[in-house]
Amino acid sequence: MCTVASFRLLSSIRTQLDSSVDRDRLDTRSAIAIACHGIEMTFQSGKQSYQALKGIDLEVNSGTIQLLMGPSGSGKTTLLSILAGLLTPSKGKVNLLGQDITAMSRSELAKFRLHNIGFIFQKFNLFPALTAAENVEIVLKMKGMSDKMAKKETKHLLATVGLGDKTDLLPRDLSGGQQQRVAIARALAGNPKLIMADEPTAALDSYNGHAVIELLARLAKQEGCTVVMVTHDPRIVDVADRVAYLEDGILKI
Ligand SMILES: Nc1ncnc2c1ncn2[C@@H]1O[C@H](COP(=O)(O)OP(=O)(O)OP(=O)(O)O)[C@@H](O)[C@H]1O
Repeated sequence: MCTVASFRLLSSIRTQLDSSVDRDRLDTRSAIAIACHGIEMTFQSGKQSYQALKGIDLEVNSGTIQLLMGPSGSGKTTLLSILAGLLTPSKGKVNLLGQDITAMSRSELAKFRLHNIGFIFQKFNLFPALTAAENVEIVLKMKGMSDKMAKKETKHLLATVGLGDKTDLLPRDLSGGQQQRVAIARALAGNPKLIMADEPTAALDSYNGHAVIELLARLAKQEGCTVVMVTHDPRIVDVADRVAYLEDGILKI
């Protein structure tokens, strides 16, 4: 939560980052799942350039839920995309699970993302022509699971998110909350260590939004996942371990 304690924690992390010797020791001792340092992002559009991130340092401990909050345009999605390896920063380094993803080739990064990161998006991003089960199975098969195992694991995952009786339905026959539950099952498929979620409740009504977040938080904790979530929803603060506030591309706390 964004408290005096979290401010102190961030200050102490910043102090530690100032010393490269301390940083090396910190990485091995304190189970930091995500670390970024000196992140800058400048978008170029013709002759115009816009600096969306202006030097972000952030560390997320393993097994915790980190929120990214702040006003529209403050750089939340840009930062999440960089932490997820979907966007290359103009400057700075991102370390996920002890690996420097900014030094990886495109194909190494794609493989790393597939095996280590589950994604949840505002608009669910399910394949419309595939059933709930097929939407989950396809990810497991991409990760190398056999057809038989993928079917079994999918059944388990959909039951876990409360959709055991909806496995054969297409996304259009599910409510928004149910579609987001399929997306959660898909994100958890294959036990990724990291979950990146971009405004996962924005398209849901208040009741379903809260239910989805509680489910995501509970499952993520159970599975020992580290979650980074962009949100405007102040109620989600209740399930978070830490909140980072961005303003004009700068981390305020
Ligand atoms: N591909 C791009 N090209 C140019 N500018 C971009 C690009 N992506 C983002 N920006 C700009 O960078 C800034 C930060 O955008 P970003 O989407 O990260 O903000 P945000 O905090 O997630 O906003 P919101 O809450 O409205 O989704 C904005 O001013 C945006 O217009």
